[in-house]
Amino acid sequence: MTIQKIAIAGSAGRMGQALLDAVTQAGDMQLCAALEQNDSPYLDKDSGELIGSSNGIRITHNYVSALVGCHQIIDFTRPAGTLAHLAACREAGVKMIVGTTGFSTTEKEMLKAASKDIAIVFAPNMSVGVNVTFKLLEIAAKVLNQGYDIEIIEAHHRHKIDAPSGTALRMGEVIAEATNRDLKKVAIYGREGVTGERADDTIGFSTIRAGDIVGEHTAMFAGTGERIEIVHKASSRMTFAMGAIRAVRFLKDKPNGLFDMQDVLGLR
Ligand SMILES: NC(=O)C1=CN([C@@H]2O[C@H](COP(=O)(O)OP(=O)(O)OC[C@H]3O[C@@H](n4cnc5c(N)ncnc54)[C@H](OP(=O)(O)O)[C@@H]3O)[C@@H](O)[C@H]2O)C=CC1
Ligand SMILES: O=C(O)C1=N[C@H](C(=O)O)C[C@H](O)C1
Repeated sequence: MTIQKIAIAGSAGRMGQALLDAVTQAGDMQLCAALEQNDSPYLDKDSGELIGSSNGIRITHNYVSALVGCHQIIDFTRPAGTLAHLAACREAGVKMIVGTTGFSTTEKEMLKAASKDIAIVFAPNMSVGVNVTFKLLEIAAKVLNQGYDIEIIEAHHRHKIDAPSGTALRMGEVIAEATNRDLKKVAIYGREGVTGERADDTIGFSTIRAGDIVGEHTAMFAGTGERIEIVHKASSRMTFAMGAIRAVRFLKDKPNGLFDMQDVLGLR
């Protein structure tokens, strides 16, 4: 068994701490580096202290040197951070698990371009449940293509900075593809004032930001006389972290290429 040496970016963040826990518990992985920004109050602290017991890996902002000797990085940070790490990983041949959301189309293209040289799993939601939900949506959307109004509602904690969530947007993409619609043309991101009646093919998005909600997503198909709702509720960030651990195992033998959690879970 080759032990996978793992770097964690944004290691002091909400997901970073769940990932520290998950990597520490994985028998086939070893923490190799814990990264933070250069103004982080956590720099030089033992990363293990964030999860209750020291591990000897000090938090650093020098990702270029820290990545030497790592096989993979798990990155749940911000687009600017992930793209900086991407360039270094491409140079050093380090594989990437990217959970960060909020990328522009151009930025996503940069991930795709780098995947010619390194293997990358990029997914807006790494929980098994959400990825099964994507499959359910595909089936529902194909059957409920006409006569049903489609709305996506998501709720997250008050600290989340991007909206709609990456998961909600992916839900929209899955539904649009299954119903032969172009999401760019049919998406409605919130409504206000005299909006007029709902246009048939639109897909509406609603966003809630409140308290400590981990992540909740509902896709609603509302017809005449009935309504179907497909709902996923995350109650712990460990569900995302455990998905990232599965992604590490999936990437172990991949030399390059861009994958998502549908690939990792064999749902493609
Ligand atoms: N794919 C999935 O399954 C999931 C994805 N996410 C996504 O993961 C990302 C992180 O979420 P969360 O952990 O809640 O956020 P946090 O703000 O708690 O953590 C982000 C971490 O990244 C650091 N960071 C921010 N900017 C940079 C940068 N430019 N370079 C390096 N590090 C940086 C932060 O440092 P500092 O605090 O100093 O700014 C912090 O430590 C979000 O995009 C979120 O949507 C979240 C959960 C699941
Ligand atoms: O920021 C979060 O917390 C989450 N972000 C992801 C998203 O934008 O979809 C996934 C999850 O819902 C938690």
